[in-house]
Amino acid sequence: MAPDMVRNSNSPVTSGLVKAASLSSRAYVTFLAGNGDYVKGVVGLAKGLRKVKTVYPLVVAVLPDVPEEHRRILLNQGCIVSEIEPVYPPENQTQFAMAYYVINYSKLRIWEFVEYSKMVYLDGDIQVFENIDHLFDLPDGYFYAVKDCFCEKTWSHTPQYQIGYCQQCPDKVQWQEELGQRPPLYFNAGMFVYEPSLPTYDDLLSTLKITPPTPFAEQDFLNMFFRDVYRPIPPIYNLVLAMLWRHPENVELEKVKVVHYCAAGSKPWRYTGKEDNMDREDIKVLVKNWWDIYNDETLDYKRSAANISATIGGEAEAKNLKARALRCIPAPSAA
Ligand SMILES: O=c1ccn([C@@H]2O[C@H](COP(=O)(O)OP(=O)(O)O)[C@@H](O)[C@H]2O)c(=O)[nH]1
Ligand SMILES: OC[C@H]1O[C@H](O[C@@H]2[C@@H](O)[C@H](O)[C@@H](O)[C@H](O)[C@@H]2O)[C@H](O)[C@@H](O)[C@H]1O
Ligand SMILES: [Mn+2]
Repeated sequence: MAPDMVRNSNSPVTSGLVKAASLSSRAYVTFLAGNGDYVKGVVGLAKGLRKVKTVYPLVVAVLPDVPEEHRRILLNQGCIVSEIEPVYPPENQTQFAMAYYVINYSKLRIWEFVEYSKMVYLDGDIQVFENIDHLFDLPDGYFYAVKDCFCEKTWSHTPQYQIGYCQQCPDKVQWQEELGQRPPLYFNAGMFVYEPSLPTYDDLLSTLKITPPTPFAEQDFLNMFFRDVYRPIPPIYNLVLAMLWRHPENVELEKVKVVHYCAAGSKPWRYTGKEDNMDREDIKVLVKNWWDIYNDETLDYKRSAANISATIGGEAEAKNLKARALRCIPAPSAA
């Protein structure tokens, strides 16, 4: 390593690489399970992030059941593919809102990604239509996410649904004290800003072992676990589609940066338009916007000739970047 690179830490090259190192300690992360069609969601997300010119990589936490072919597709889209082990909730008789939610507890493994100081988690059924890199600059020590809505029938098991109360319009139907405590602010776990941490990871896993599962699986669990440090961020960062027909007064579609295709029948890669609300014009436009990115070949990952052999996905690049940058951090003085 050229000594002058170490001493002269103000040189444009050094400061650029040191900045790059700090960039490389941030990343978007998503979660992929199974050998089904959610891989299309993740490819769409990778291309969407590229379209908005994010400076951060996309890490894909994959369960062991994600086939090699799908991993290759993601590597060829410039993703960093990181295998995780499943996380299961304690033995239970719970009826999850969706049977497959049981695999969503595996999302908790992303707290183990401590090579990153800050991450933005995005579900695979999310698309980013405007750059949201500024979210990484939110103050540390909190859990940032968008408030969910209690009005879909997936919430019919809850008292708030039964009386028509929703945190999106808390004054419309008053909470009835006889039902117990008003529900605390509750976030949708399809998108959140967090800091990986091994102590937090260990605490999450040990707390999960003694926490009876509930209908919204890891979303309920994360809401309980981070209740005291949860900070709501505006719905432009995670448009839960049901908001369009449940709380249109809270939505300015032209300002939305992130769309979460979580309403029943809204997954673009499975869209038929037949389910409730799926024949809405705004839904049709949002689904088309997703497909326009997915089908846009100019957004495919292009490896430069220089690293075509050296790099599989972004992993080696990220490691090289960090190694180069670390070599530029001034060595502690001999004195
Ligand atoms: O078969 C599946 C089901 C879910 N997921 C992942 O788990 C996330 C949460 O599930 P989903 O988005 O379907 O839940 P929703 O937001 O619709 O309630 C998905 O976005 C994917 O990232 C997956 O990879 N394969
Ligand atoms: O495993 C539980 C899931 O719970 C959440 O989805 C729900 C929630 O948003 C409800 O409020 C909606 O009514 C419903 O449609 C939607 O599927 C998260 O989006 C997802 O990532 C995941 O955590
Ligand atoms: Mn989702």
